[in-house]
Amino acid sequence: MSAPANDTAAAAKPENLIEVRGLLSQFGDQVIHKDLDLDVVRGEVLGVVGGSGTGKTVLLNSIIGLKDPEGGAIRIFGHDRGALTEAQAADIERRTGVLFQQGALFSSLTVLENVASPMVEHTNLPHDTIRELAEMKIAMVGLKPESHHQKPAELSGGMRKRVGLARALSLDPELIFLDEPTAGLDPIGAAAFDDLIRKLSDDLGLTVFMITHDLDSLYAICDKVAVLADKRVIEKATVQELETSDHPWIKEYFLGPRGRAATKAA
Ligand SMILES: Nc1ncnc2c1ncn2[C@@H]1O[C@H](COP(=O)(O)OP(=O)(O)OP(=O)(O)O)[C@@H](O)[C@H]1O
Repeated sequence: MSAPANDTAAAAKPENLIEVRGLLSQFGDQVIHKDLDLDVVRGEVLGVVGGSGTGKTVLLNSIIGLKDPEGGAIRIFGHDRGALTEAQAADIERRTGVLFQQGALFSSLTVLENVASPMVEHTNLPHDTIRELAEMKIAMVGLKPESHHQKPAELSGGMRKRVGLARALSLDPELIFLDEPTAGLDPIGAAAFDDLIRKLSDDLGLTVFMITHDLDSLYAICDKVAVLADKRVIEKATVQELETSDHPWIKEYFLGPRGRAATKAA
């Protein structure tokens, strides 16, 4: 049987882990996205920026399948999100990790249990192996073994983010989604977290979709930046290219006082 036309097209472009086409997102009468297109290429660290309420989190939720679009198409790992078999959905879930804005850790579980939880849910690995793998992930994000038996409430905000990242990496994903990972961190903690994400991407070939308001992160670690405005992605380009954009929001964002400070620091 020959492959459907869409699958043939996806096979010709294996570098795109995510393809969003003509996305329409609504809550009642409120239109959040209209005619939104976006490609995310394997191996890139993509920053996603836009004013508050422009729909960055809604876009993330749509791509990971937490929100059904009102129109358009989303392909992830070459599969049409709207027509996934159960096996394909499970495969996609295994190949992606998500760090939600608030960390979304289980407060009653220890650090080790939180990081192990996706492996417990998605694999049949023996208990000891899961523990060892979870310990490795915890070390990978720079946390000490003393943290293993602590509960989230006992950790600092930066440590909680690291635990969330370790959990997002639990199943060795190819693609991770980060929703404002450096929000609430002090500048030194934020820079350390940026370095960690960049290193993970370089060392593991991770593709990163990162919503951020943090200009320093854009300059420090993003290969490309997608800008949400006017209900769609108006640009996807390097920060240097965006600095020369004529769009009023982009100009204000990159060439306003905070943008200039980040440019100088880069
Ligand atoms: N479950 C929901 N029900 C109704 N409206 C929603 C829902 N989720 C999001 N919205 C609306 O969608 C719009 C986009 O929200 P979203 O959280 O994606 O914005 P954002 O760009 O991530 O903002 P911020 O930068 O402030 O986090 C907002 O107007 C929000 O009120």
